[in-house]
Amino acid sequence: MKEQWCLRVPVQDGEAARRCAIAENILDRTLRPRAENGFLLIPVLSPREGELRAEFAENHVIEDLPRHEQIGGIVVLQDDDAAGAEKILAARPSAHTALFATSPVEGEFRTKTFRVLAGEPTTETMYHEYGRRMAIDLTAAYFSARLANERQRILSQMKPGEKILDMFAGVGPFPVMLGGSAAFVIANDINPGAVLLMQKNIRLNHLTNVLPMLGDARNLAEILSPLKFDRIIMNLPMDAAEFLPAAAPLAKPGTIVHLYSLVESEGEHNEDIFRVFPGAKITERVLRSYSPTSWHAVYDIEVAACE
Ligand SMILES: C[S@@+](CC[C@H](N)C(=O)[O-])C[C@H]1O[C@@H](n2cnc3c(N)ncnc32)[C@H](O)[C@@H]1O
Repeated sequence: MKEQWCLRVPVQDGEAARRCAIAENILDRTLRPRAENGFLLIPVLSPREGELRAEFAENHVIEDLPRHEQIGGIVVLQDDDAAGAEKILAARPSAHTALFATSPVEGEFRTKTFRVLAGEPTTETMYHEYGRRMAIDLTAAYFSARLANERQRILSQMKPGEKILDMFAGVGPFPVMLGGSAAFVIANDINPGAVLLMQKNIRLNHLTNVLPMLGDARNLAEILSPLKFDRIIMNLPMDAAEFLPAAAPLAKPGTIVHLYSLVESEGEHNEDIFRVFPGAKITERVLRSYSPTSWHAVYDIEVAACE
């Protein structure tokens, strides 16, 4: 048996989903899709939230590879396995480099350090997501492909002409995906390396309404007031709730705040939210499990009218 991330779609939608996975460069060609209770499980390379892990029996394994995640042309192995890295690169024509993370996500910039296990000695790559492309440097700035579906969810909720603020924008995945449908996006990050890549990604995608900013999110209200936003994205999962007071002056009745956080119990941040946004409507969704006792959640907070 081999475990892999997969898309789970009704059998009749299987071929369309498989084609999408090919277009997105995320189809895992070392495993054959398999059917289960009227659904097709299509193995994919990089986990996105909402995707599940499933077991594939020996007869579905075309080639057995060590566990890894692919971001553009880079594969990141779970284990320090140079031989396995060579094997993965041989099996994945789209990958040029295999890395092993030598640190956890750390520091204010939320970056990791890596060692090259095989292939080109680089941590830079080009990543494609739903028709957009982004330059990534895994040592210079945080990036994860896992929120790709979440970005699509937000895009599908947007109304024409929204003003959007991303307080912790990194290399700009939310601004790049949402920019085309917004009036404008202000995209802030404290890491100069992330902002440089974000500027490049804005240009790569011909966006003229995304404004990158370098700074501490704590100071945004001072700089941006009296501007008010229709949507505020807060993706700093370890500490985002701490920044709710910094977001408050930039919100108005009806603003939607998307607060991403690692939590250990349902409703963990409700008190923090109500303190800053009294009467807000909160919808909490689980994105994925993070450890046996914690998970990655998003709180959609609709700011209430003042009484
Ligand atoms: C988890 S990453 C998310 C990046 C991006 N939103 C994404 O989805 O890839 C959090 C980002 O917040 C930035 N950050 C951390 N503290 C900050 C602060 N006080 N003000 C602004 N940005 C900050 C880090 O540099 C990092 O790029």
